[in-house]
Amino acid sequence: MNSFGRMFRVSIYGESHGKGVGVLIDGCPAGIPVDKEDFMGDLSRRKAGGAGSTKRIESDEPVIISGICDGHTTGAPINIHFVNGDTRSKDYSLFKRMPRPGHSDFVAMKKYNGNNDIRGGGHFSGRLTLALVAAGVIAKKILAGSKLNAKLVQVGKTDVRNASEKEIDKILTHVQENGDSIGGIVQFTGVDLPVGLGEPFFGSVESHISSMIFSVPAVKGIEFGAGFEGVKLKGSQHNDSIIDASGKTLTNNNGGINGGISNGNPVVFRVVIKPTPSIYIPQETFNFEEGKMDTLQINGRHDACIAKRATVVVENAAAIALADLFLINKSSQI
Ligand SMILES: Cc1cc2nc3c(=O)[nH]c(=O)nc-3n(C[C@H](O)[C@H](O)[C@H](O)COP(=O)(O)O)c2cc1C
Ligand SMILES: C=C(O[C@@H]1CC(C(=O)O)=C[C@@H](OP(=O)(O)O)[C@H]1O)C(=O)O
Repeated sequence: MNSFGRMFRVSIYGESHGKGVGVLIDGCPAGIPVDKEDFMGDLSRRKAGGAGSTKRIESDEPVIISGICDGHTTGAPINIHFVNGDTRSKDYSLFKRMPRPGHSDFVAMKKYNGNNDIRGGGHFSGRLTLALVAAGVIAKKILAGSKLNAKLVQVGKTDVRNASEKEIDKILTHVQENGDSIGGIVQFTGVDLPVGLGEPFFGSVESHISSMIFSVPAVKGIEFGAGFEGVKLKGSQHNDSIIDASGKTLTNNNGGINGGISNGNPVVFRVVIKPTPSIYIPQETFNFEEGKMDTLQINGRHDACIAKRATVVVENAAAIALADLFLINKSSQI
């Protein structure tokens, strides 16, 4: 399914090598100040071009088709479109008979009986995260009183929390020069979010955010607060003592969420992004034309580390989920 949300409803469309990609947002309140410039900062954080990035360079220029007029949202559906320019589909012709290990080629071929768009990653491409970033810019405006931020905290085995951009780039360049790829961990922190976002059980903050975050291609895991490390603590250590009437806690092992509801402390989660599947080192895969294993040599233009460009994707995807919960929460009390 290509739609997410109950109140702030986001649908994404397009293909990596089709005419373009984009987003349709329904349910956005009217009167939110937005203009084209507001998108540029976050879109440039996702943009290709730096160390470890794909060499495919797109303008990533947002075209506002509807729902924003005279510098504010109008209450009508918002459509933001991005035109694809720098496509090179011939790099992909091989993957129909020799699917790439770790990518969507095999499952898409089976699921859609070979009718899927195989130019680039088609509709499975990370390019569609451009649409999520754009929708996240508007979601953040709905959450104007809160500050949301995601940062890269680990690249492969290296903790990069205190590393400079230059040090991170050195790791990525080394991997890229070897024709290989590397994964990473992105940490999200949302501060000054109101108490009360989220619903018990299926609409919990954790389930809503996770559902959205797992929609980002290459995400393989998520943990909130102390997460998996929490298993090493006793209840007496894991419990977060409430220290004032606002609900502030001494520690934040629960990542700002109890009973599926935000408790007013920072919402914190970490996301694991796998190493990019398309690598330049020859790999063994099944050749469907010849009915035997064969050696696949991938050409084309790929990210050596998705996690770097996906940091703002995680931030804005979380914003979409939280903005939806924010609007839903407006109806929890009269
Ligand atoms: C921002 C972004 C950029 C990506 N760039 C590439 C890429 O250059 N090459 C590639 O093979 N996969 C890339 N991916 C990941 C694939 O789209 C993803 O691995 C594939 O769709 C399979 O999905 P899965 O990894 O979730 O199983 C990228 C993902 C994101 C979020
Ligand atoms: C184009 C973008 O990233 C692409 C994501 C992607 C993939 O398989 O996910 C593969 C590469 O593209 P192509 O399909 O042209 O080989 C990346 O360049 C983008 O992020 O804007």
